[in-house]
Amino acid sequence: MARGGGTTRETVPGSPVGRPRRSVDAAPTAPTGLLRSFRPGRDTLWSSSRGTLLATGAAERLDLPWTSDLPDLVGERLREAAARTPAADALVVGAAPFRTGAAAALVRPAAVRRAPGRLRPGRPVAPVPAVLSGAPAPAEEHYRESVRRALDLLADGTLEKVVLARALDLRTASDVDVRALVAALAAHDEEARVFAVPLPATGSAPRTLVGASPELLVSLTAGRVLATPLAGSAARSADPDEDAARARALLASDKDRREHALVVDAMAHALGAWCAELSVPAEPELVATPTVWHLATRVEGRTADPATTSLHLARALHPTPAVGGTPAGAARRAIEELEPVDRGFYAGAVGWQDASGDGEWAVAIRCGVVEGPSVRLHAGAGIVRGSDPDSELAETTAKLALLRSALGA
Ligand SMILES: C=C(O[C@H]1C=CC=C(C(=O)O)[C@@H]1O)C(=O)O
Repeated sequence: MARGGGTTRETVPGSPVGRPRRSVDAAPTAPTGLLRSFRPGRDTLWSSSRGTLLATGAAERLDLPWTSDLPDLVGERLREAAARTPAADALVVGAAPFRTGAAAALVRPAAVRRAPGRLRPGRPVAPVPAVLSGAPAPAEEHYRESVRRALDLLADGTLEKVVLARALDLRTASDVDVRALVAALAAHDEEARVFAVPLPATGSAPRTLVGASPELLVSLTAGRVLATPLAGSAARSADPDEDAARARALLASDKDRREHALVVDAMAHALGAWCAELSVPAEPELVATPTVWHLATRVEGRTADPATTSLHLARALHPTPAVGGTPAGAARRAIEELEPVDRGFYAGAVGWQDASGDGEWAVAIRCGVVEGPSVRLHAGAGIVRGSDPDSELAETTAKLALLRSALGA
């Protein structure tokens, strides 16, 4: 499992998405150029503050089960690839589902193009087609009832926290232009990690996971670990005074701080097993997304073993209580029982890893699966003692609003 398989480290800390030290672009491509070249259904696009990446074609599909073996298997394939191809192209990108054991959608692309900086499209590349209808799945009353049932489990001590999600199925007038949706998401949330990942098709139309995640599951850069768990939310307001008041109330909310602390504690525990140093701030801070305020904590560390890869860390952390719950087993069972719609890739992990083991994985939230003229969105909310069914439903509505507004709905 030795990282790099005897090759020298290629990446520069803080450089765009694994850009190799040796490669110097004569005429660097802009992120918008990569978006123009992006072919939905075939290529993968990823954009974060570390850079924008376009992965084209498939040298090898790695749709392996999302088990604890996956990081070692991917690491092996990357080392083999790095020995044969330019190291810069030895990369794995894609997504892993919420359910551990289900198949990931990972690819080692045939070619990789990179651009410094995040995607900031000035204007939409094409209009997104009009949304004709939207159907919640399950019905909103069913979601409220699930929250009530979760509150019973919390009251009898079976659970400390569970995240309950619901879906929204949208129908559009014509096939959704994934490139336009990516551009709209990047314009709506300038801080998020924006992604478009082709998924195995189930019908005749290509399926693509598209989103703008505010939550970094974990990144690894030359031994430096960073995770920014989010949990505890308040809907934004268009009125600046009211918006600021909601942010202050969130920071002071006992219920939200408990909900947040459970995530941070679980992540510190999981990362502690892999890190020689770990720093966990005692107090959360506020993070603003376009539709929701969150409590956030910046967890930083240094790996104990140079053979540790970003996927080892992502797999060890997943599912964090920001998408699962506490205790993890009881939360998983509650989700299976109370959520009628399979999460698929929602609340899984999405990102990339290079041959050195460095990589960046976001929690796959604020996302949807586009398939021709239909889009399935998902959003969840953390339920703890003191949660209120109406407020949790409203929170999921606010979280769904990011994708809805990018779709013009
Ligand atoms: C599960 C989601 O959000 C998570 C991330 C931030 C805040 C959350 C919350 O307050 O419940 C969730 O843990 C989602 O957006 O679908």
